[in-house]
Amino acid sequence: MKIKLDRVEKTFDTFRAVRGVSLNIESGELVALLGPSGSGKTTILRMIAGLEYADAGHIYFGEQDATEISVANRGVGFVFQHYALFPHMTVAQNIAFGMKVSKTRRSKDEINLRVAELLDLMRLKGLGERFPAQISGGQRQRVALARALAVDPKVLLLDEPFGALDANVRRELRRWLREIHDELGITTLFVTHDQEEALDLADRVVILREGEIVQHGSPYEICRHPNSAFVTRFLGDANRLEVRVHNGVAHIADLRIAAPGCIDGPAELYARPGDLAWDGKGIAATVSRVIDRPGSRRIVADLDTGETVELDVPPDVPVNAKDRGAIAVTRASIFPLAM
Ligand SMILES: Nc1ncnc2c1ncn2[C@@H]1O[C@H](COP(=O)(O)OP(=O)(O)OP(=O)(O)O)[C@@H](O)[C@H]1O
Repeated sequence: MKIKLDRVEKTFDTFRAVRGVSLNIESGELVALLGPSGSGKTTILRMIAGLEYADAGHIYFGEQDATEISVANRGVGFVFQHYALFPHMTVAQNIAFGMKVSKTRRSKDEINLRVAELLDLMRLKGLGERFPAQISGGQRQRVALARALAVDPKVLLLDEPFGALDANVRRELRRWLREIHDELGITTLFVTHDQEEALDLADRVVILREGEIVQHGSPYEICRHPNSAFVTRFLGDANRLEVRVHNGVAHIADLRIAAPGCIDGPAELYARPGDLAWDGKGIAATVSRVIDRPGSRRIVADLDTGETVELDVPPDVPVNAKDRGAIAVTRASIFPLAM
C-alpha cells in the first residue's frame, strides 16, 4: 500500500507540531522518520493511523483520501515502545486477540494455524503458553509485532518499538525486523530518534526538525550529502571547525579545503573522525588521549587553533598522548555560518 502525505499540518492549541509535511511512501518501502524529541514524528504516525486528525492537508492510502477510511478499515498494524501486552493472556492469546475481534471471521483452526506461523516467524516457538511477565523485553516486542501482523495489515507503523531495550538486543531486533520486512514486503514507517537505527534499517530516512522535513534520502545520500549543519550534527560524531571561505575555498590555519558553492565569509566545517588524517601536513596539534577500539584507534587531539577534534586511525599507528603532529582533512561538509 502506497501512502502519500500532502502538506499535512497539525497544531495543538497554538503549537504547530507538524508544518506542511509532504511525503510519498512507496508500496513495500521501509521508511524511518528520524528527528530529535518533539520534532513531530509520533504525531505524523498517529495521523497516518487515524488516531489524530490533520488540521490541513491530505493523507492518501493508495488513491483514497484516508479521512474517508475509518481507523478500523485502514489496515494498519501499530507497535509502540511500551506496547502493553494483555498480562492475563498468554503469548498465543495475545497474538490471536486481533483476529478474534476482527470483522473478518476466522475459524478456531485458522486462528491457531496463524498463531503457530507467527510464533515461528517471530522466533517465539515454544513460548506460546507463557505469560508476558515470563518472557524478556525483546521477546515481548516480538509478540507485539506478531500481534500487529496477525491481521495482515497493509501498513505497519512502529513508534520507537525497541526504545526500551538494551543496545545489543536492539541491534539484533532491528536486523531481524529488516528480514521480516523483506520477507513480507509490508509498507513500513518506523519512528526513531536513534540515527544508527534509522541508517541500519531503512530504505529511506526522513529527517524532521520542528515539525518540518529538512532532508530525506537513502542512508547513503543522508550520510554522504547532508544538506545542512543541523543534519550533519544530528547524524552525530562530527568534528566542527570554524573556517573562512573565500572564492569557494575554506581556509583554516595553513589548510585549504574546497568549498564549492559556499558563499564567502565565516563558515563551519564538519568532518567525521574517519575524514581526518594524522598526517605530516595540516593543522598542528597535540594528542591529548588515545582510545583503542577493536578495529581502530581514536585520537583525541587539541589543535593549535584552540579546537579539539577526534579522528580514527588504523589500529597499528604508533601514537601516544602528548605527541605533536598535524591533522589533515580528507573529506568535509562546509556550511555558511548562520549569522
Ligand atoms: N496531544 C497533545 N497536546 C499538546 N501538545 C502535543 C500533543 N501531542 C504532541 N504534542 C506536542 O507536539 C510536539 C511534537 O510531538 P511528537 O510526539 O510528535 O514528537 P516526537 O518527534 O515524536 O518526539 P519524541 O521523540 O519525544 O516522541 C511536541 O512538542 C509535543 O509536546
